[in-house]
Amino acid sequence: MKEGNKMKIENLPSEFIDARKVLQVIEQNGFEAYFVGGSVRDTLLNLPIHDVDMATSAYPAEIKKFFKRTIDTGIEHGTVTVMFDHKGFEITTFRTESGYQDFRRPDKVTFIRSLKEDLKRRDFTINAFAMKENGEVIDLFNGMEDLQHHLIRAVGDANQRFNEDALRMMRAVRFGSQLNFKIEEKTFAAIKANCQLLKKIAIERINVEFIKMMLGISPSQGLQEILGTDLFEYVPFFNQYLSELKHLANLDLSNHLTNEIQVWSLLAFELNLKQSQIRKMMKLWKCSNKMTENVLQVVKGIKMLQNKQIVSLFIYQIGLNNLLNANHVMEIYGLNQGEEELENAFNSLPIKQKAELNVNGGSLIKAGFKPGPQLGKVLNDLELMVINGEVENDQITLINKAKELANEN
Ligand SMILES: Nc1ccn([C@@H]2O[C@H](COP(=O)(O)OP(=O)(O)OP(=O)(O)O)[C@@H](O)[C@H]2O)c(=O)n1
Ligand SMILES: [Mg+2]
Repeated sequence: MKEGNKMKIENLPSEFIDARKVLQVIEQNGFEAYFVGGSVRDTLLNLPIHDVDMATSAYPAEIKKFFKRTIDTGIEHGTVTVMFDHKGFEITTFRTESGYQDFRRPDKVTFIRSLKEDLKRRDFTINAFAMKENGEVIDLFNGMEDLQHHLIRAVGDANQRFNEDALRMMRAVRFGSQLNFKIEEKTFAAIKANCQLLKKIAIERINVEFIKMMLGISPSQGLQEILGTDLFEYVPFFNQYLSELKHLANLDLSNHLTNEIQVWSLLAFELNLKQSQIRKMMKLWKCSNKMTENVLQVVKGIKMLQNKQIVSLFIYQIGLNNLLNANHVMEIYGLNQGEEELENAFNSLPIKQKAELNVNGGSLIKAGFKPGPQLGKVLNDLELMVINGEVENDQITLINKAKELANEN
């Protein structure tokens, strides 16, 4: 194996500047310390950095001696938070993992002194770089070549990597979409061979990867890989919808979706789901109730846009945000309206929420109404009439109308 293609990054992004002092302190104490993981990958790709992970040959007990204040964040896995210049930095001791009887966590973590052994158990070559505090990049698994060829390749034996942590199969697809990289052939074959291991993984974690994939640059490619590797059989709900998913995977979705609500709404639309099925899908995927309610509104908006008609009551119920979400999804099909047009339609609604109605239970009771279910019905009718422009939102007019309505019943 080629040992270390030398490469140095001259101007480290600002996210590294404070953290490098922590690495320097550890080095001054005679140990190795590096930036690792996604931050190095993203720096090499000139992409924005989220979190800066660091790894060291020093054991947690040693790290705790080098700094005045530390927090035992995940000490059993070797992670300590170092407080430095009033900021916290997570640093993890080099380790190997063994066991993995449950296909998601190691049974045993062993602290080690060797960087190479630590990098060896990582998921993909582009995630297995290390970078010194001076910007020197260490590439023991030809990650640079894969970066240049736009490939997601498992480190070492792909089967082994996916048996250690089955979520990595979804991560491969996710990184593929986020970076617009292809999954390398053997790695792809190993996903196909091991896809059933995904059953062992908590849905919440699969959900996170799936959404990141759909919000990436190439979700169509990601969907094709989920289908092509058979992973779709082991994610919730999807296995009954093969032809619909194929259709979805053939749409041009490049860099289009901008939030999770849009992702589920597009799926609901493409899978042609009824309300109850949308609820079922989202429950199986462990989405929050709030997310589900939003998606139900967006789907209503989608139907409205499909009919090329703006209905006051609908846009009132859907709300501006979800109306715009619906419009964004319909852009995929060229069935969207101008955003400004929709904003104007919403802004010219007589009221935008129930609280803006110039009567409520209290004011009607003051005007002589009895509390009870009939009062609620009268209020709903008034709300509807105001939205439809049939009655003005003025207290006296509304009370008179309320009396009329009560007499009719
Ligand atoms: N199942 C996993 C999760 C993580 N890692 C390793 O831990 C690093 C950090 O993990 P994480 O923060 O989840 O991923 P990033 O690569 O940093 O990507 P992101 O930009 O999404 O944070 C990865 O780069 C990889 O080296 C791994 O080998 N296997
Ligand atoms: Mg990360």
